Amino acid sequence: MNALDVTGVSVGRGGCRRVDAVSLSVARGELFGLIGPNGAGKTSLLRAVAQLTPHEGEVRVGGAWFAALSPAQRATRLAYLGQDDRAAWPMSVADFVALGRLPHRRAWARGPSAADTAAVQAAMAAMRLGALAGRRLDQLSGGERTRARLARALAVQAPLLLADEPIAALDPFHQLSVMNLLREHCARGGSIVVVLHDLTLASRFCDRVLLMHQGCAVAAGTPRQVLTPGNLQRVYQVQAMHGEHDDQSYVLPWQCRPLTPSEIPA
Ligand SMILES: Nc1ncnc2c1ncn2[C@@H]1O[C@H](COP(=O)(O)OP(=O)(O)OP(=O)(O)O)[C@@H](O)[C@H]1O
Repeated sequence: MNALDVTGVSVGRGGCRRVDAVSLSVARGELFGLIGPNGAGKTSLLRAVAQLTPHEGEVRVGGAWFAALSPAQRATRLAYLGQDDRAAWPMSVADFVALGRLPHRRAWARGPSAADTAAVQAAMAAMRLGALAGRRLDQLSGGERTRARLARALAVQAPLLLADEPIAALDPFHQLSVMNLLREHCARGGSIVVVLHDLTLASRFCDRVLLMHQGCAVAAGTPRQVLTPGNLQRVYQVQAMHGEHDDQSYVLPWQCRPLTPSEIPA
């Protein structure tokens, strides 16, 4: 059974469709990249999957029709890390990460269970937040806050994680460590859909990617199958270097290559 099945999902109506009949599936243990230029519809698709925006089509998480589950059930099966970074509350990082356990708390419980405490500690350690545990969230740098937000999402320990540009604000060390962490999460059986603009990291770390353009799925498959010179030029209007290092293939966007008028599809 797949971790996620999306069938014919559309967002928006008529000629203003931000997502147009997109289908995809994510296997258990898969790191699935959602890529495409600004405005392609990636966030709209993720929000539809998470039932955060009206949409058409069907979303199944772990085989269950997701819209039919209660919000409490959905919150334990899917963790969503949005782009919105306004969570700058005057609370400690440790307390903020512990919010990820709220979907698991029972009304009669007086405090966190041993499982809650272990999940929060594991998420904090994974994001190397130990030294920041007592710091106030609203006094962190943007990158530190991103790591705290990711730790909160990991603390949910949901089978499926949707992460919208989780590495956008991070320095190279933390970008690589987050991508490694996502891979480790998948190796333990978790499944992740991650929106990435960094094609080099997408090509290196993702099992498969879906390339979106103007609301539509343009290509899906392994990074090597999708990040072809033709797709990169047609969708991103860039030329890239393709190479291999340590037995891994990578794509490095190199220069702009705008479409000429004759190349623009009618
Ligand atoms: N709430 C909304 N109402 C109307 N249009 C919207 C709304 N949110 C986004 N859009 C439009 O839908 C299109 C897709 O936006 P979306 O945020 O899904 O793209 P994206 O691929 O995530 O882009 P980016 O890489 O810039 O984050 C854009 O043209 C955007 O302007």
